This record gives sequence, C-alpha cells and structure tokens, in this order.
Amino acid sequence: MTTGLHVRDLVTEFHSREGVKRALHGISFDVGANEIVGVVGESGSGKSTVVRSVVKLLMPPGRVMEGTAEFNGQDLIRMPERQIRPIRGKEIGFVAQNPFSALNPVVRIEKQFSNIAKAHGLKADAASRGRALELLASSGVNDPDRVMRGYAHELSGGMAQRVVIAMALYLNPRLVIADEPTTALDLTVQRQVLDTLTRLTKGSDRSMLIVTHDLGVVANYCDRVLVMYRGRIVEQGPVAEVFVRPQDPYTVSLLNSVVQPKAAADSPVPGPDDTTLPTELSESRSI
Ligand SMILES: Nc1ncnc2c1ncn2[C@@H]1O[C@H](COP(=O)(O)OP(=O)(O)OP(=O)(O)O)[C@@H](O)[C@H]1O
Repeated sequence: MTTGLHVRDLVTEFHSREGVKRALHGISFDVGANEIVGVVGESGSGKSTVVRSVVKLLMPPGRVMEGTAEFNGQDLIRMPERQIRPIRGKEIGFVAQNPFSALNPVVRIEKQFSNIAKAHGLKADAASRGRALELLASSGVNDPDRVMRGYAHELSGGMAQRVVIAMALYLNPRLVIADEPTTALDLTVQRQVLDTLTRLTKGSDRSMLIVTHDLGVVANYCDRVLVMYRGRIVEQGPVAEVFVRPQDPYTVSLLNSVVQPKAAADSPVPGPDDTTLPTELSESRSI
C-alpha cells in the first residue's frame, strides 16, 4: 500500500445555466509521507478547487469529471460519501478558510470535540478531553479549560482558527489539508496561526497540503510547492529549486511580484549550487 496522497489527471468543472466552466484541466501531484506541500497561484487559479475536489467538499455546481486521488491505496474520488466521511477527520484533517463556518455556534466547544470522537466510534472520556486540552494549549489557546466550556462566538478569529486546528488534529490524522487557513484573520495573527499549524504537522509523522497566498510561508515551511495558473500546475518541485531557479514564466512573475526590484538587485544572483531563498521570501509576503 502506498502512503500519502497521489492525485492524477484531476478535471473539475462547474456546471450552471450559463454553461460549463472547467476549473481544473488535469492536475497531477503527490504528497509524500511527512511532506508539507504548498499550493500557490493567483486568485481564481483553482487552488481551493483542487483541495475541495480531493476531500469531496466541493460545493455544487462543482463536479469532478475525471481523475483519481489515491490515499492509502483507495481512490477518494470514487468513494461514496458514507465511505469518505469516516476518513475525513480521522485520517485526513481539514482546515477551511473561515473558522466560524467550521464551528457550531450553538454547541459548546467541549461538546464539539466529544461529538467528533463519537462520530468516529471513539469514547469521549477524560483521556480524550485531556487530549483536546493539550492540543488547544499547543495550538496557542491561553486558557483551554475556559475555551472548552465556551461557545464559538466568544472567540476572536485567531482563537477560533486555533480551535479548528486542534479539532482537525484531534483524531491524529496522517494528512492535514488546509485551504488558506488564515485568510479570514487579522494580519498580525496570520503568521502565528500558520506557525502553529506547521509546527504541529512537522515532526509528527504527518503530511500536509496547504493552500496559501503567502509565499513566505511556503519558503519557510514547505518541502515542495505546486504553482497553479488557470487550472493547471505550471510548475512543481522542491521549494528551494522552484523559488531559486523557476522554470515557468508564470512562476517567475509570481516571484517578481513579491521580490522588489531593488532588493533583487542587491541580492547575489544565485549560482548553480546556491539554493538560498531570496530573503524577501523568508518574510511574510502575499500574492
Ligand atoms: N461556484 C462556482 N461556479 C462557477 N465557477 C466557479 C465556482 N467556484 C469557483 N469557480 C471558478 O473556478 C476557478 C477556480 O476557483 P478557485 O476558487 O478554486 O480559485 P482559487 O485559486 O482558490 O482562488 P482564491 O485564491 O481567490 O480562493 C475560478 O475560475 C472560479 O471562477
């Protein structure tokens, strides 16, 4: 059985009265064991459609027309909803853009954790409560006990997303998929939340597929990057290679959009063995 996620020839379309819009034109990539893979590209390039197609959380009128997404030897695309539901949460943790859409406003956070456990046939006991508290604390929630007893509306956006991250990791999934997990947050907390998410993923025998506008996040945390343009992956590879010696003209313009001309001129031109990332990319920069 192959570990990780293996996506092949994914074609996704949106069908409406106005016609058919093909959003993905045959996408193929892998997320290996313990790997963090970033997905970048301008708005509308298809980043969210890729991750939502893979975990079957694509909203109508979106439809996967062709392709496979093999995870632990099984094709997620062909799976009926009742078969994929137990995989989502237990084996694949999903972190969406807006934390409040993932939290139930009328159920205490504590109960939402125990509901996750029960939905997967696990006991909601003191040990699982302890694990939730631990995860909340390591996600940067200051008073986990108080948060557990409260409701989502009592939380700031940053705290709510930390709670969602703790929930996504609660059942110890091997793969975490995050769709621009900080878009809805204030700039000041975006980086902290991304730090938390990647820290909890790295070194824990997990892999992650993360959509982000922040090329600094990719430079700092990702092993590999997929560059998307108009529904296609125009370039993919190790971050150090793609960011230092981009091959595709779109990747070049994407990188130029964050690397200021003056800074670029001051930097040494990378030679064949120089895989140092441009310093501009080790800071938080958005596209
Ligand atoms: N409900 C929909 N109906 C029709 N077309 C859609 C729908 N949702 C997305 N699309 C189209 O699919 C393409 C990919 O959209 P997607 O949201 O995946 O891009 P994205 O790269 O994630 O953008 P962003 O960074 O703005 O979230 C776009 O051209 C978009 O217009």
